[in-house]
Amino acid sequence: MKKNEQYTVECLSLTDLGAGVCKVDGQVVYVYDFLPGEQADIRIIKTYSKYAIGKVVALHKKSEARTDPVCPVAKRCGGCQMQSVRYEAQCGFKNKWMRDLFKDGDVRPILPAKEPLFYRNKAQFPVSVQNGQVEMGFYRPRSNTIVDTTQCWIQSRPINEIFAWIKTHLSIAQAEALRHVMIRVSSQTGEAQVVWIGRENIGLDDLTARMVERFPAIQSVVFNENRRADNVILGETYTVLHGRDWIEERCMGNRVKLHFKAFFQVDPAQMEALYQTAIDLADFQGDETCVELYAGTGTIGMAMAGHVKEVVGVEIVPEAVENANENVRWNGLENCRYVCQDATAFVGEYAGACDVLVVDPPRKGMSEEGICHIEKLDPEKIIYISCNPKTLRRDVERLAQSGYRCEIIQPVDMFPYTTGIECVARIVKERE
Ligand SMILES: C[S@@+](CC[C@H](N)C(=O)[O-])C[C@H]1O[C@@H](n2cnc3c(N)ncnc32)[C@H](O)[C@@H]1O
Repeated sequence: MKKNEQYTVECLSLTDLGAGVCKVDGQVVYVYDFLPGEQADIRIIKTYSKYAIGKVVALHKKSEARTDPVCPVAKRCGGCQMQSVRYEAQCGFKNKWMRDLFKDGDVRPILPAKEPLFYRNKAQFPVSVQNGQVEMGFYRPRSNTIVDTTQCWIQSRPINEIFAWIKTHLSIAQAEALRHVMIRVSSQTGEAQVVWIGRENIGLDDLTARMVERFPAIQSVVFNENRRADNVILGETYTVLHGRDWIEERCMGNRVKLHFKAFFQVDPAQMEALYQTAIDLADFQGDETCVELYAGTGTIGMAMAGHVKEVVGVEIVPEAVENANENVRWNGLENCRYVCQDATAFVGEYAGACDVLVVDPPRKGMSEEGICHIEKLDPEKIIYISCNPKTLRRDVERLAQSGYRCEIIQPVDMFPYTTGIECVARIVKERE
């Protein structure tokens, strides 16, 4: 197979990154925007030793799963990989990927989102200047080129309104000194936050004053200095330009103080479905000590507080831990406390009780060392919340070596129109 050659092929399956799989002379070709059962002429655009990448040049047979993307820049933007797939079919593909990954596991059908568009409560828009114009949007797939846009179909409407205003009011000099603009809006309190991220604050105080006048719901505006050359979005130091460095959120009926550096689930409606599933799978009896690793602002532990004797939570971001302890006070909960520590170090040192362990690590999953320490903690149950089914499977396999069996996996569609899958697993200790 050579670059620019054309073939007529049928798509055999869809990878969990959203690429159609077909074969030419027995060799795998990955083709984006090509769905199982479809037939097309494809052109080879890149070859590697074991596979090639192709592009559809003429689609001859369409899948019933196909629909027209709602977003006009869907084919260029790397934000959504499933814009050409009907929503029910997206859930069908996610169910298949989960069943393929956990072959012998009890994987329940994914909980679909009631509102699969305009759901996200946080966006980090890259900013640049091209041909004398301010560009803001999202990156092309596997690139640092911005696909300029005026709205995003998976961001909430208030985020889109603030984004559109910023885009038309940022000067060239301001845009050149910025790298990202982060916008976060609570769907429950309506409070909004804007974080200017870049090397220099050029007249952002004045722009902020005008923006806040236009959008009174903005309670927090921050300039975050980031002069790094890598991909890390947030820098260390910051100045509050308006209001505070946090906004007020809600989660499962609890008030949540949320610092701009702290994590919060991106789909608020599905977050509640996720947490309720975690509570149901934990099947608490009321007298348990629950240890919560990777706790963020304490949202899960606080939701569980009424079902258990006590919650001890651990989180590495100091601002999030401060929020978590403040949130416990705000909500009058007397049985939760949060400490700032690396989760692996914490489980290595912790000598208290642990009947139920709740973990919600970042995409890379738990550390191997952390999993080894779990054997010493000896919880009856582990409720593992994961935004990366592949690392969940790896960790489930590691936990099996310490006598834990994964009983149920419940996927939740937290990221419609993308290939992302969130899930909760109930893992139990096998006692003889
Ligand atoms: C997926 S978020 C979950 C947060 C929270 N459970 C929630 O639902 O909002 C993962 C959290 O783990 C924290 N984290 C990352 N690495 C960590 C580590 N080594 N030790 C403790 N916490 C860590 C992150 O700061 C983040 O708040």
